[in-house]
Amino acid sequence: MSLSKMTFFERFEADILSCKKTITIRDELEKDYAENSLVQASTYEDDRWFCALLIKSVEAICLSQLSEFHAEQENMTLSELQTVIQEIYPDQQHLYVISYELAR
Ligand SMILES: CC(=O)Nc1ccn([C@H]2C[C@H](O)[C@@H](CO)O2)c(=O)n1
Repeated sequence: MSLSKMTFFERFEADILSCKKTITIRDELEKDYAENSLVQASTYEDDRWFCALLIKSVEAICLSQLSEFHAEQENMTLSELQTVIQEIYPDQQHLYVISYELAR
């Protein structure tokens, strides 16, 4: 059974709603999203729903493969993205890039 809910830190909500942030990078525990499925997005802090997302792809990635392209899709610099990933997933080398579109 694939996941149907995803939480985001509140500070990313505006970027998601304005389509500036179109991927998220998660660990093994949060990789089971089915392509073309609708997922309800809410804030991590207070579990407030803010949109539905259409999952486009889920792809495994090694930390060393993080690129400027990923950063652009996160609306960050590569350095900012590496810092965020290191803070959320310290010592994890294998993660998953989840691409999505805002469902209208
Ligand atoms: C609970 C939890 O881990 N929630 C997360 C994890 C990641 N994000 C954001 C941060 C970055 O923009 C990307 C890459 O991980 O996804 C998040 O908002 N909430």
